[in-house]
Amino acid sequence: MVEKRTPVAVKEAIERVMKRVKQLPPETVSLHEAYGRILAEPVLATHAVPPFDRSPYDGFAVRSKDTEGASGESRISFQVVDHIGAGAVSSRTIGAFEAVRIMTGAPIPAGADAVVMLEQTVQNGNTFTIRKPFEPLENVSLKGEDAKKGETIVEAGTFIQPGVIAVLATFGYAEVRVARRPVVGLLATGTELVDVSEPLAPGKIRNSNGPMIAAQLARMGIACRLLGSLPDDEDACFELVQKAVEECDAVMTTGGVSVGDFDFLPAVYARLGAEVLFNKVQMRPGSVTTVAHLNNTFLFGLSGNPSACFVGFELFARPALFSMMGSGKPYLPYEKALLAVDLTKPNPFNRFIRAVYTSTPSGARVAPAGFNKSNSVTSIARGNAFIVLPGGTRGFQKGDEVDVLLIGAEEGVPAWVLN
Ligand SMILES: Nc1nc2c(c(=O)[nH]1)N[C@H]1C(S)=C(S)[C@@H](COP(=O)(O)OP(=O)(O)OC[C@H]3O[C@@H](n4cnc5c(N)ncnc54)[C@H](O)[C@@H]3O)O[C@H]1N2
Ligand code: MOO
Ligand SMILES: [Mg+2]
Repeated sequence: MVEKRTPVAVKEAIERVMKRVKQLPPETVSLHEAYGRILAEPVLATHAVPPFDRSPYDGFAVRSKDTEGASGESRISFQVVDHIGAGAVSSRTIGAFEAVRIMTGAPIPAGADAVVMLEQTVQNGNTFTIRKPFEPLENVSLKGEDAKKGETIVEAGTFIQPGVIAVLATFGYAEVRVARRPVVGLLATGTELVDVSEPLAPGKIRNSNGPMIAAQLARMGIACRLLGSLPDDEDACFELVQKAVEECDAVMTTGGVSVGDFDFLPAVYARLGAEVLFNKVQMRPGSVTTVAHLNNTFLFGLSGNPSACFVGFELFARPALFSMMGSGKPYLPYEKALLAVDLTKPNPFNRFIRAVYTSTPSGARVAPAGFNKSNSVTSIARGNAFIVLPGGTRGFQKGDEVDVLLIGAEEGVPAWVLN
């Protein structure tokens, strides 16, 4: 008798996974190692930015009141009393019709409250003239206009992108508290598998899922422990997975999760005493994706079929791992786009079609990325998104608006909705 499995809704399956997530404790890394990590603490402004009133231009610092009435017919002349570049501070206090020659980024000298750009002057030796009046604070970059001291600049749980690195550096965070990265073990199962450097033989294929998952993890900033590849042998799989569960926060396997004679992962989960969160999901591809949980370790049983494996990772493993790292935005970014082709097939389950999403001046378009069966490897290579067609629908036409999940972006909103 073939085991009967109860397919759960995609949303329900994701919720079952996310409910088990425990955030990993934070650790400290140096700023130059912080790119790609997730902030465990908010970035607070330790001082105002800019830290002092400064010149946004190369020019002359003046008193605005001295410029009143200036015009082309009645130019006003100033005497240059000092000269500073960024990094220097003038010791002068500007008096009537005096000016300090000042470069971009230098602090506004005492007494001055406006900056005349070099281009707005006619220079003559140590003097220059202007032909227009300046308002108080005209061309002055004010202390604190970018950030006030004590302000929260970036929330905890944010992916550290280059801009976050810039604010960390600005505020003197030589070290940063970030979430620990999960330790992830990766095992490919299948008697048919040979390694990338090995020749093919009858009945054999190269293990593409292993390197693919390693790259999906790398894209999240997670290095994995390569547990290698095993033939479809229950005892060998059991022993390796049992050991990996003790050492890892998540163990990812590919293959052997369906109902076939050599699909041993279900038996492995049973022998481990792991809690199986689900073993069938209302989606295509990836319906056989199985997630189990044992002693705070996730067991992601991804399908052997490459597209199913890829989708299972992006939908279930990715948000769980990001959430373990404290990410506030663990899901794939959601968009809407117009279909560029007809998709007439019925969709008994939610369908996640590997797709090419393009943003055009007249709106976003999306089209399947090629051969779209669950065993396709080429459509994963050509795609940058999933078209999501809800279960129980059929007959989508060119021009219809459809849901799209973007793949490969750093952060997604938590609000994308599936039935
Ligand atoms: N009677 C049924 N048969 C199948 C069902 C079902 O419900 N009833 N489900 C089908 C679906 S849907 C999928 S998806 C696959 C899932 O298979 P498994 O996850 O058990 O994976 P395997 O049987 O080990 O392999 C499937 C397929 O993928 C190839 N494969 C495996 N590992 C890799 C790898 N590392 N790199 C590249 N390709 C890999 C393998 O050679 C097989 O062709 O089951 C259906 N069957
Ligand atoms: O799990 Mo399979 O990929 O539904 O086709
Ligand atoms: Mg199988």
